[in-house]
Amino acid sequence: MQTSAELALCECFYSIQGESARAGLPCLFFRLAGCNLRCLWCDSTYSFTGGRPCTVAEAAAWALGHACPLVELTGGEPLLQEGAYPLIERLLAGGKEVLLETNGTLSLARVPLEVSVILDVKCPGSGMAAYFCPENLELLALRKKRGSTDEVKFVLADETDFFWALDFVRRHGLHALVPVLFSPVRPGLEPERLAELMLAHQAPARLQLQLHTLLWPGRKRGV
Ligand SMILES: Nc1nc2[nH]cc(C(=O)O)c2c(=O)[nH]1
Ligand code: SF4
Ligand SMILES: [Mg+2]
Repeated sequence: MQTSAELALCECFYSIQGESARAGLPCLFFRLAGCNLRCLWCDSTYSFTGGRPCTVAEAAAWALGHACPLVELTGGEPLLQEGAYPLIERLLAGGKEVLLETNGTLSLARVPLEVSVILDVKCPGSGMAAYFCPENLELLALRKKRGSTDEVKFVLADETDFFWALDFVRRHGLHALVPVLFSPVRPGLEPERLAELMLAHQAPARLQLQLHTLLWPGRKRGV
């Protein structure tokens, strides 16, 4: 059985941060194995199963032994593993800036304020919109009040998703709270089309193209 001192690690790598407001910065990545969703357009299905066993101490040592100040936990869904919490604590204690990419279905209640959360809100085109944890909207506001630097990301598979996301952002006033990212599924929604829609409807969001897929189009892992 997995204890809090262990992780199931799909991969760890050093790359250019491809998403979020930190896009373009060198970043260390931990991709934790396992996910509770099955998004129709998922680009990391290889993370669903397996993962090599790794202690929190070993994982932290890899990152802390590296000069890069920025570290991201992603998946899969990293918050499914209890070991994510002690790993975060060690990274913060070691002076790293920590990003957490999470799929929005699990509560952020235990995530330290010092972590920058990139919270996904799943749109209908993912097939997973029903699993959003609504408590996270209140927690996002609370975290912001206490000084956090979180972001919210919508991955858009088509124009229906765009209008759904725009309505969600406006209804919950998300744009007044955190940076809002709109990222097109590729292939699916053409970036030019998304840009036109954002301009036409004055979307209070940033267009987000995955930098790593532009830099290394053929590579599925390790970037
Ligand atoms: N370079 C790079 N940047 C990323 N930002 C978020 C990623 C993710 O898979 O969650 C990711 C990734 O897989 N690679
Ligand atoms: S939450 Fe992320 S890893 Fe999980 S199925 Fe969706 S896109 Fe894939
Ligand atoms: Mg991801």
